[in-house]
Amino acid sequence: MTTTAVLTGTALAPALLQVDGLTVRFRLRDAVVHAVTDLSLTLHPGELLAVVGESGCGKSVLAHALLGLLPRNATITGHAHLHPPAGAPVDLITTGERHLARHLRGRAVGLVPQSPATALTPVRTGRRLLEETLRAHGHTRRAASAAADQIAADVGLHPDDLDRYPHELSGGMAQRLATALALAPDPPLLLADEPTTGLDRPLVDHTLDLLRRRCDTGAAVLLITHDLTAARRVADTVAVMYASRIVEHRPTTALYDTPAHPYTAGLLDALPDRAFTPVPGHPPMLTDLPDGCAFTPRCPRATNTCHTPPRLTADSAGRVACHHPLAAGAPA
Ligand SMILES: Nc1ncnc2c1ncn2[C@@H]1O[C@H](COP(=O)(O)OP(=O)(O)OP(=O)(O)O)[C@@H](O)[C@H]1O
Ligand code: NI
Repeated sequence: MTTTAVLTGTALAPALLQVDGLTVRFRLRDAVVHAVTDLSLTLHPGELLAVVGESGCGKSVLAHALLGLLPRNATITGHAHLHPPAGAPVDLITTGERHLARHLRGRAVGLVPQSPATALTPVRTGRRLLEETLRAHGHTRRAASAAADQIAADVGLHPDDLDRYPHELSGGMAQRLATALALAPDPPLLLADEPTTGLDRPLVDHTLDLLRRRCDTGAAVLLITHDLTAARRVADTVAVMYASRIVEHRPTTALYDTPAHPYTAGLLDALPDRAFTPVPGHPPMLTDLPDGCAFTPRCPRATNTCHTPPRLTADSAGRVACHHPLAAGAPA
């Protein structure tokens, strides 16, 4: 497969997830939040895709849209076709809540939520939560007990930690329990929203490697992270979001070595082992986006042309939405 084929999903290998034109708006009393705009991506079995971008750019809303977890003030358009290895293809956006709840959420598409402490049921111990999840997905009582200890060990929890209630866990332990709960049903697609928050570096790497191994055995992972070093460590491809849109998406090495979008180059320049210079300025309000490229006010390469919207176009090296991309092959 060519790079373009991998990124655009035009290859013959069947995609596990194909998102087309996904758009999410939130209605507020006197404004509309443009949280996700015309987002398309393809994820293949075995692929780890990292979605990166500054706080508030729409990463978590993307994950929640795929799971039917958005609040009532949200309007969603577009499609997200899931082709599970077992079972019929389904559009996660148009299918009903009943089907999502019974057959898809947790089972076909797992979620490691961004704030696990609030997502965990307070009146059950970690062991009980984990064993219930395992039994709901076909384990016998006995098998569930052994599997719970195994999964706890996989995520770096001591078996004794499982006997605590969620409020007795540190943030990092709650994070690991949430990861264990998402992994327990062995979903073919896992959405991991900042799964390494609150973990120290060895556990960060341990968790990342666990996600990587899932892909190496055929699952697909969409990893949402602020941490570009983490993305680089494990991702096959990286999608950079800015102000609700994907602005660049390419294989990891190419993105880090030769970014095409000035925003990607800016994010990389902010890394401590590079120039350590933050991107100047702030992201725009999603209630008041400009007509053209939303990065224009912060962009060193902007011209008048940038007041017209750039299209996300694919070339042999990936996808980029910029009127003045950095030359491919130029050093970052
Ligand atoms: N229920 C809601 N109503 C209105 N706006 C919302 C709602 N949920 C999210 N938003 C807005 O949608 C935008 C995208 O939010 P999202 O949580 O996806 O950001 P994010 O990229 O995950 O950020 P972070 O890295 O901080 O987690 C933000 O501007 C946020 O304020
Ligand atoms: Ni988020």
